[in-house]
Amino acid sequence: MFRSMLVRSASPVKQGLLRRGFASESVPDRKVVILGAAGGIGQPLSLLMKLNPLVSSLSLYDIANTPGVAADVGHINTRSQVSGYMGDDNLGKALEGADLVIIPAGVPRKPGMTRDDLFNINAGIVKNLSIAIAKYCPQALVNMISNPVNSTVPIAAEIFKKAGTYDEKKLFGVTTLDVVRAKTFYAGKSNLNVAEVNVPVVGGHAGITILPLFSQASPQANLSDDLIKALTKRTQDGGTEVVEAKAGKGSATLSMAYAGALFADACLKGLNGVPDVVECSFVQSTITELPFFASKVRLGKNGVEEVLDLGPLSDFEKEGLEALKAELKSSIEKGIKFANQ
Ligand SMILES: NC(=O)c1ccc[n+]([C@@H]2O[C@H](COP(=O)([O-])OP(=O)(O)OC[C@H]3O[C@@H](n4cnc5c(N)ncnc54)[C@H](O)[C@@H]3O)[C@@H](O)[C@H]2O)c1
Ligand SMILES: O=C(O)C[C@H](O)C(=O)O
Repeated sequence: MFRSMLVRSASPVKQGLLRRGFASESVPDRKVVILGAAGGIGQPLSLLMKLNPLVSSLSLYDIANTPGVAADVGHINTRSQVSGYMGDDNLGKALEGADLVIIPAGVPRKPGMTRDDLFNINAGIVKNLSIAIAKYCPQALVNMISNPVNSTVPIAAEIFKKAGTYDEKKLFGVTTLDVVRAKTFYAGKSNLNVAEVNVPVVGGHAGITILPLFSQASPQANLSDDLIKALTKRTQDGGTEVVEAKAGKGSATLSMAYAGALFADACLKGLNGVPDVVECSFVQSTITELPFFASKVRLGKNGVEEVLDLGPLSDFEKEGLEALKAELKSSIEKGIKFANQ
């Protein structure tokens, strides 16, 4: 009752915050930085983060075209102040004081390419951006979107280790799009309300390393083994489906921006002390023999609060888990080797 009176009398931004469980005076300032903000993902992600009332400062950085994106997004009448930065000389200013850095910088796939085919270009981009993060905002949480995520996350970890700033609780590979797809495809075949569906997706973020756990989906629908296999394959190939449909004009941008904004929001809620924020993410992990692995993660004031274990798997999922390990291990090792050259 007190909350609903507060909600009615507050400004629209504060109303949103109050509905989300924050007393107005307790909403902390949070600076979010997007590196690659003028790109296909970067632009809609900038828009969605501008709409997020947990953000007080939104810093948009790219090597080109950032002033226009920042001016455009900056006219939206929501809480955050927007600043745009362009070029290497301004990267430090963009990053200083960041609570959360989201990285969608780098080239996307074209039809016929694997995510690993992006390694040669994106590894160097991620390495340089990680060096700057270690220098200018070593305390920030980092959400890595740039592909191949299975390698770019280990690259960032090694760069942070070399700089002496690595905190495994603060580095995340964004695998939320796999979860978004698994939920959509599962709900579509189950006649369930998609808004109520949850499906954990574990492993990594490329082909067979993406392992949706439909046996743990909630609510449970009674789908045949063949349908579960088909849904698994569609989730694993979801990125390729979009790359082919875009026919040379890039990969998923809009659904990725949505997924990136969801994950960033979860990280901000965790930082702000909201309890029980759990999302799947590719993080440093001991739940398998692999040093990085995507699974459910509890988010808190310091980033990762707990890496949750896999839970019971079906026989089909157990096979998928064993099958993905070799590829994921080699992608992780490739990233580590690159960062230490
Ligand atoms: N994790 C996921 O689920 C997921 C989903 C979709 C796409 N991706 C990946 O995200 C990346 C970006 O995709 P996109 O469609 O936005 O590509 P894009 O080419 O449209 O945009 C990339 C942006 O990065 C910028 N950029 C390049 N080098 C930079 C640097 N050194 N510093 C800052 N910015 C730099 C470019 O100027 C461009 O604006 C790709 O690697 C893609 O594979 C990941
Ligand atoms: O598929 C891609 O190359 C982009 C991204 O990783 C995706 O899953 O959509």
